[in-house]
Amino acid sequence: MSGNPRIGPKIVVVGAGAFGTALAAVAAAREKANVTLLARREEVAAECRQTGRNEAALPGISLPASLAFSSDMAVLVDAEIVLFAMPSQAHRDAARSYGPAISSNATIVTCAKGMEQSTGRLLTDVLDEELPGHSIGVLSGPGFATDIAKGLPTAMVIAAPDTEIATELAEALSGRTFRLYPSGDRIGVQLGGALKNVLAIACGIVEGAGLGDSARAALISRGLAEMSRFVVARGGEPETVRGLSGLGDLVLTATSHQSRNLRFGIALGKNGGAGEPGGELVEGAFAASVAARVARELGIDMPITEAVAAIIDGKLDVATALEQLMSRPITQE
Ligand SMILES: NC(=O)C1=CN([C@@H]2O[C@H](COP(=O)(O)OP(=O)(O)OC[C@H]3O[C@@H](n4cnc5c(N)ncnc54)[C@H](OP(=O)(O)O)[C@@H]3O)[C@@H](O)[C@H]2O)C=CC1
Ligand SMILES: O=C(CO)COP(=O)(O)O
Repeated sequence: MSGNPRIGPKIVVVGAGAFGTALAAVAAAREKANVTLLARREEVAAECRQTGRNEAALPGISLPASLAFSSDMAVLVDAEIVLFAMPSQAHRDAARSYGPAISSNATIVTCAKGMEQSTGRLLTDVLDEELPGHSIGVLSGPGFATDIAKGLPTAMVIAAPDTEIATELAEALSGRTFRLYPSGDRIGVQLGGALKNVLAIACGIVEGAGLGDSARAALISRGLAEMSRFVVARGGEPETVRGLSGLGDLVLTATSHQSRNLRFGIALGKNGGAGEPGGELVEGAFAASVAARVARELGIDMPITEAVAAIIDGKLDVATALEQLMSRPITQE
């Protein structure tokens, strides 16, 4: 990708939150790295430069000395790979603000897990619309920012419309502890990431309400069946759902208390279904209503997602949701 063999492709990570900082850190730890973390607030970039840490995003974690920090979008002018690592609902605005500064040759990769709430669109479609002419990829799969930044072994997926580009991206971003698998299925990879968050909230509700580990296992497998139906209806591959960004990420977020979606679900379960996400980002709280709405429009049966959306909207309590799920007609698995 880079014309200069002494340095790697220029990578700019837009969004200096937990995930953006972690991705920038692993990419910068590679040999010949040429990586900049682009924060939208100068105070964040300045703190990272001065202390070598992004304390608000990744407390206690030292970032590689080779990582550059900026809040000036001029760094995008010669970028070859641009990672979008801000929340899903901020993607369109971010594309509009940063787009004019991005080199026309850059490949852009969304690293968020969600869909646009107002339109139901996939984030790659939002970026395709807002940044025409660029190759648009998606990075998703099981990996907590903290684990990645600490150098714990992590495997994720990177999908692009062209598998050659996906392979180039995987080679440019993978490191000794961070392994990316290329894929050609952008739809399946991003829907896996968006829908597992909704199912993680469901597993949290089960945990918070004290419904037991057997119920959690049932939710994971029936949730995976829902995810499969949705992915196939939207044009994705069923194999992707059984891979890292479907099953892999669902198992991680449905069982680890590091997950914000799981923790939000636990709070809902403890309160019988009432509650708002606190100050932290809970992507599944947005994805639940979008997925339920699109599923209804396309005639896809998604009872767990419907129940999570209704609980979050305050239209259903946990006890009634459970009764409804358990009294559905008996069908073949
Ligand atoms: N954390 C994790 O373990 C993982 C997260 N993800 C996904 O990554 C995405 C981001 O999550 P995460 O990093 O955890 O979230 P954080 O809340 O930690 O960070 C979000 C960052 O996005 C920035 N931001 C918001 N809007 C814009 C914008 N318009 N332009 C530029 N930057 C913006 C925020 O800046 P400011 O501080 O100025 O508000 C903040 O730095 C989510 O979709 C999440 O699902 C995926 C895998 C793992
Ligand atoms: O997607 C993640 C890990 O793969 C992070 O999950 P949460 O957003 O639930 O914390």
